[in-house]
Amino acid sequence: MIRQAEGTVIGLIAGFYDVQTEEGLVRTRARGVFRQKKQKPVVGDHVEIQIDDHGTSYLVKILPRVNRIGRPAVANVSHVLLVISAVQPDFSVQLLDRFLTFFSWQKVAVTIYLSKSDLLDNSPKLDEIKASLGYYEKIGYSVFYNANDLGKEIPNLISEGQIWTLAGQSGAGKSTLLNKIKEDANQETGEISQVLNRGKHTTRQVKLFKLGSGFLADTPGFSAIDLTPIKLNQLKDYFVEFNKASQYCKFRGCQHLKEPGCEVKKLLEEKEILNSRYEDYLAMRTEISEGRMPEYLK
Ligand SMILES: Nc1nc2c(ncn2[C@@H]2O[C@H](COP(=O)(O)OP(=O)(O)OP(=O)(O)O)[C@@H](O)[C@H]2O)c(=O)[nH]1
Ligand SMILES: [Zn+2]
Repeated sequence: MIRQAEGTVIGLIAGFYDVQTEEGLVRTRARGVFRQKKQKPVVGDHVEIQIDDHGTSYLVKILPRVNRIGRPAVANVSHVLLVISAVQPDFSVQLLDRFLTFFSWQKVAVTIYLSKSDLLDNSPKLDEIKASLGYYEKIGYSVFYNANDLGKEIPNLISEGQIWTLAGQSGAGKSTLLNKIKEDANQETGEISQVLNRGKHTTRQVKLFKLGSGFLADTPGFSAIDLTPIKLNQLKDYFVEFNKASQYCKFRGCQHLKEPGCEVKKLLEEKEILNSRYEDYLAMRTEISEGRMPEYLK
């Protein structure tokens, strides 16, 4: 008798794939067919497995992926916790816009966390940053300013089967936040699987741990992004507030450049859309049409 099950790959260990199923964690081997097809399961993949009479388990099929992002790669990422620092490195709306555009393109939702605000304490610079972030809240993003609040909330935010991962510039504080979340999770549930907590892995591989009703990747995700594969005339769709306004533009497919009757340009003049957002849109257009990332980001 062969039993079938479905699950999510939560870790790769020396050629084995650990698959979380409804009945528990199953360590599987990939069938040879994958190698022939040049398909390789990655963490986050939804898969079909078969368990034979001897209790040997095989990963037999990768179900369609929504996306595959980061390094190390995670598949089917539904949500990113984006860590942006107030200082060291300095807060930058340009950088924020790059990340938001990239994830919007990849169909990944984003929650923003401002780290290192303690280093600015009551300085006016912090008020400026908070005012900027207020705009992003207005256009629909959740923003957290406090790691404790975020740590408490995050298990409630991760809904059924969702896979979350962290992203942010190098040094922004991703590992620091992740450690804090893991500590809290450990204290609250105490049930982070032993398989996951090996401590000394030889290579830096990503694993998922259970959090809330879904998973969080235990590796800080990526810090550099490339926007050049985005299609130039689709870029506008990934600026959420432009996308919303575009239904009132005179022309369908309006690029919000010099077209008459452009709602985005109107909102920009009325200061409903942030200048820096529009400037970043133009800069990204240049970047995409030239097919290269700006020097300062390399
Ligand atoms: N004061 C203060 N320091 C922080 C905070 N978050 C992180 N740091 C410090 O900032 C430095 C970088 O933090 P990391 O967590 O290693 O940053 P990272 O994003 O994981 O960096 P990479 O691994 O390079 O991608 C460390 O020295 C942290 O202790 C914070 O909220 N406040
Ligand atoms: Zn327009």
